[in-house]
Amino acid sequence: MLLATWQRCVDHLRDELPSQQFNTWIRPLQAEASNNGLTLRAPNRFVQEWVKDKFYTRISELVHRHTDGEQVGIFLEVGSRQSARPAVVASAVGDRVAQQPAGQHHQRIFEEDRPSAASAIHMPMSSGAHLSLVEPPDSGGRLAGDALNSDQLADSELKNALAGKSFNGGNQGKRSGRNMELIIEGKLRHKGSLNRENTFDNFIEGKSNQLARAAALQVADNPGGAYNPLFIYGGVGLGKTHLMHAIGNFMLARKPNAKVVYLHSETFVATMVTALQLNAINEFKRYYRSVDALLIDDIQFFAGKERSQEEFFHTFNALLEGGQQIILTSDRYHKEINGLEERLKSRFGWGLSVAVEPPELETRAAILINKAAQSNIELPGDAAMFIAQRLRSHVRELEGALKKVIVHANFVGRKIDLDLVREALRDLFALHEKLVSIDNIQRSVAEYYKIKMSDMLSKRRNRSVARPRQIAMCLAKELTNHSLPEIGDAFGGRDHTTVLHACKQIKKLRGDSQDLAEDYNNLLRALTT
Ligand SMILES: Nc1ncnc2c1ncn2[C@@H]1O[C@H](COP(=O)(O)OP(=O)(O)OP(=O)(O)O)[C@@H](O)[C@H]1O
Repeated sequence: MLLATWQRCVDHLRDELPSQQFNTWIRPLQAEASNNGLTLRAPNRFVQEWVKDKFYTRISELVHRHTDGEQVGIFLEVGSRQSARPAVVASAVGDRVAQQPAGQHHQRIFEEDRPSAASAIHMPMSSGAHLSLVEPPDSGGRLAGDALNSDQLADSELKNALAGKSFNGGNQGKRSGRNMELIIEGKLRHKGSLNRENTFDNFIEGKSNQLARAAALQVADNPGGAYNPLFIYGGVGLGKTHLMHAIGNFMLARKPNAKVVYLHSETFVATMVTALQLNAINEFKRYYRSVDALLIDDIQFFAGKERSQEEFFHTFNALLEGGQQIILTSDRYHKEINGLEERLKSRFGWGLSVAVEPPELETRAAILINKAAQSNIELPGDAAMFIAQRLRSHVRELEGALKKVIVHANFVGRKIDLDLVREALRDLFALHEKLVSIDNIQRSVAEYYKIKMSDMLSKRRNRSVARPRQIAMCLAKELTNHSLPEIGDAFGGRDHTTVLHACKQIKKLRGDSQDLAEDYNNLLRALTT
């Protein structure tokens, strides 16, 4: 019953909050109902405190509303459901919180999940119950690092490695860059070091990345502390790798001798395969376990690579136990990485998980101006806006466009202004017109009507979101080659008849309402010019 109530609160919060905030703070909360009330478990103290400060009042209001005013205690703890033990007993107002030593669970630490709570504070709440804040004890646990044999390696992993295929793929090339170093220790060559150009100073902050940046700064300031691992996730080209390097650079600026190792997950796999071939797996283990911070990019590439996951699992445990910082990026939330072992998924959530979202218009323009300034080029505001309005999906695309503009300006020997930008990017924008995507349409419509992108996919039916959603469906039908079922799918798995109905409805309304017709035409123009 209480769990159903919590689910309703979650639905409310999903609608109310920007998706990034929802994903970072509300989504990781695990609910548990008991006679005492509702216990919400946060993955770490950072999330717990943030939820307490920013969302607690709203959560209690919603719980209150959905239980028809019944007095329900809401407890906010650190931990996860699997590991939850009755470590905290909270009763009536003003009671102290009883604690149970966590030591008895240590044996399970690396088999199951985090140990249970060891220290707690609590505070009275308006509803008459009280809020408990529980901190996990220092982790302890056993380290199991069995060596692997090359014949244990999954066939495809080995074949790919030997063929040098996926390991030298696009992503890795992109990251190798001019700052890559080759460290040779014993038989192994360890590729990968920090890109010194990616710092906090040149990372432009906006609503879309504010939380991720704040979390990254916290970790940089206190590596190996409470937020270990730091898991940064989000779509392509949104600055995850940049933030990861920024943390490493910050650590090195403070402590130049720190051993900060950055690598793409595929490089980890490739090096491990080489180590197995050269009979140097112990050297491999020693190297990765000796770091102060291990930064692994695009961890989703571990999916389906069982032996690599096994090895990483042991490295992960060893680092965490040694208080060394782990930073991971992924294109999706850890629980959503298919083909990743459950024990890794759960560990990735032990620290802090933060999302980066596509930057909003002003941030996109600011990034362009800043990137131009880094090359000592002045990009006028209207020219930056012009590009930012048309390229909405990710920052790498903006960088590409800026490079084209700079090359064109050098070629024709003119100063960069709006006309020059138009000229330089004519082909790119023409291509975009042809390639207008459903995602782009959804974003534009959401931006236009000032609703959340998540509303495009949500089940909410209020007119304020349902109408823009119908307009977006109709535009998708008009501007793309996608079929009705594909469009329905892209709008939160709706049926093709819903799309058809939306198109008919909007067609009729465009005839009936001048305002709506104007909105529709504005959007059409913005998406196609
Ligand atoms: N907020 C920002 N401020 C300045 N530069 C940014 C910002 N976000 C991204 N960039 C730049 O955009 C480019 C792509 O970013 P990055 O490589 O970090 O993306 P990513 O999220 O790791 O993508 P992928 O998933 O493809 O690995 C980099 O050059 C980075 O410096």
